[in-house]
Amino acid sequence: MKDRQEKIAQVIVTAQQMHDIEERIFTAGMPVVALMEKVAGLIARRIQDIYLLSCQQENKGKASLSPSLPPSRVGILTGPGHNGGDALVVARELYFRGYEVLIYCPFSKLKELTSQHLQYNRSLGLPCYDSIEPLQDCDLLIDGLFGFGLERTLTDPVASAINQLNEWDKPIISIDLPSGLHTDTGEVLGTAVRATHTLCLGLWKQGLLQDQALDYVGKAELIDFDIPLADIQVVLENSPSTKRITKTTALSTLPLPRPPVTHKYKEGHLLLICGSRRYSGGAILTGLGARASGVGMLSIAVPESLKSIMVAQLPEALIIGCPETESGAIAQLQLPAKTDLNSFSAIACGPGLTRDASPILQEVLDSISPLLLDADGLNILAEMGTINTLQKRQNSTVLTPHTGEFKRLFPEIADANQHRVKATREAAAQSGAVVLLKGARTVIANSQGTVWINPESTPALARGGSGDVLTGLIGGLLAQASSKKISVEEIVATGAWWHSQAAILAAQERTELGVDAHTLTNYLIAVLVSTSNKK
Ligand SMILES: NC(=O)C1=CN([C@@H]2O[C@H](COP(=O)(O)OP(=O)(O)OC[C@H]3O[C@@H](n4cnc5c(N)ncnc54)[C@H](OP(=O)(O)O)[C@@H]3O)[C@@H](O)[C@H]2O)[C@@H](O)CC1
Ligand SMILES: Nc1ncnc2c1ncn2[C@@H]1O[C@H](COP(=O)(O)OP(=O)(O)O)[C@@H](O)[C@H]1O
Ligand SMILES: [K+]
Repeated sequence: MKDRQEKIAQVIVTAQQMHDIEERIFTAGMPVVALMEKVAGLIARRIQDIYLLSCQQENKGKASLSPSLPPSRVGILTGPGHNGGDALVVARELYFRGYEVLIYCPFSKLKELTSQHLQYNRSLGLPCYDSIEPLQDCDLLIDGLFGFGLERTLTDPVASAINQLNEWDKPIISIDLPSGLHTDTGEVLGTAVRATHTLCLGLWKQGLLQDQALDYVGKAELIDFDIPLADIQVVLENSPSTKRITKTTALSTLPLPRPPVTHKYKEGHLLLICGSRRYSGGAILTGLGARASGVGMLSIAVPESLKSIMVAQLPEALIIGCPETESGAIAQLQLPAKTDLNSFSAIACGPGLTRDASPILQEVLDSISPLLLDADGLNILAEMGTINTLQKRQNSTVLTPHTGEFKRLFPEIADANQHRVKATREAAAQSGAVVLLKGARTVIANSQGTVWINPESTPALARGGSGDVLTGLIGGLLAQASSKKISVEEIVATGAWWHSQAAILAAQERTELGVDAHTLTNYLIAVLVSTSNKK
């Protein structure tokens, strides 16, 4: 059972894939009507739980909250397809549980099953309106206007109705997806319902994990309705995989537990190349991120003038002071005797370098160590215009751009904001690198088309220096994994998950305003401790 839950939690589907999976279930003999009844029954129960919980929270402290709350008014927004059918079954069930139910349905042409449910609900005396106003006094709205069948931009009257109800500031539970969102990209098709909760049915729809959808999705959860794993596998096996990072996938990639017999060089030697006189903080934050990764040996190349402050902050690291330009950037790499770039298990290069450090980048690219480029490392690479030469590197390259850096690196890939999965996949295919596109829902792709999405994070991370911490952390993980058979994109995905989870914990304890990048580094280990205590 746990195994099934975990497998389902990792799956992300497009509308077409969900449709194909659904077709297999129906072809195998499951009646459509029975599936709708089952799914909507699960939704109705979950809605009651959420509703009761929120009422209890609202009434906290008030005396004797009756277990059966007085009947409340629930408005059901009904669309023409099976999303509307689900909503109408929910309407009926809530009605029988004692709720007062009002239906809004502005469509005259409904799918047959949906139409039958509407007819029965009417026969029970449930009022049905083609305007939204009568629902204004409802305590709760259930959004069953459109699900994964929506392909066209919404028009009036339903578009105006959605705009109106969004103004009401009522709790809204969306069935499958907030109506109006594109199932694959999360794009708003004209307008969309701003849900407080989304109950995603069966499998996670890709659109719910996109930055542009987040203002609409609210709290999202999956309602598992027992889709056979074999059907999912058959449908997904021929397309590039898109997976959700979960706690299980992340923990399986972490270098924990350590083998009892090991030594510092066996646990990876990471070289960080970062910092400038102008941006010395970036070098410190990258170093602190690397420290939390547990990497066996840490060397940090910085301009000579940063050496003493780096030693003070990171006494365990070997600080390499390099000759610097007039502006205080690294002018050339001057590694200790008997070391060269190829002797490191991994290199991470970029935070705080400034573009004046450009002469060192080619040398770094020519090395045969796994290499992560971030920040000015990426900006210099973009200026060099040699992104295609990454394919020729003898070891893996990881690029970790935010959308601005992404556009500079891949100017011909459009829509990095609107079609993040597609854009990241294209960038990885074009460059041969593993590309991590930063954002509220970070996307990671490899050149074969495998994509990971980080499904949980916090806007607490939206402040300067968070990315530097990530660079050090992933660099440290890459160095530790260099002798192990773990794919680079999985390591990168684990780094993204760890970084976000630390920020979530920090935000819980300190609010979203209390997670400056330095504080974040203190939560990287704390979150692992709290995660393993929860096991
Ligand atoms: N997957 C599963 O296993 C299960 C799925 N289930 C449920 O089914 C849902 C999918 O149902 P669905 O395929 O009927 O599509 P849905 O999203 O209800 O709407 C599409 C309808 O809208 C219409 N339409 C489109 N655009 C429009 C526009 N701009 N303005 C106006 N109309 C527009 C379009 O009609 P058209 O005009 O294109 O002929 C079509 O009729 C899914 O989300 C889940 O809730 C569960 O019951 C059981 C298990
Ligand atoms: N709204 C948000 N929600 C979640 N994570 C975010 C959000 N905004 C930014 N982040 C994360 O914070 C980090 C910011 O990195 P970056 O832009 O490189 O910052 P810097 O260069 O200042 O260190 C990335 O990991 C990104 O995914
Ligand atoms: K919906």
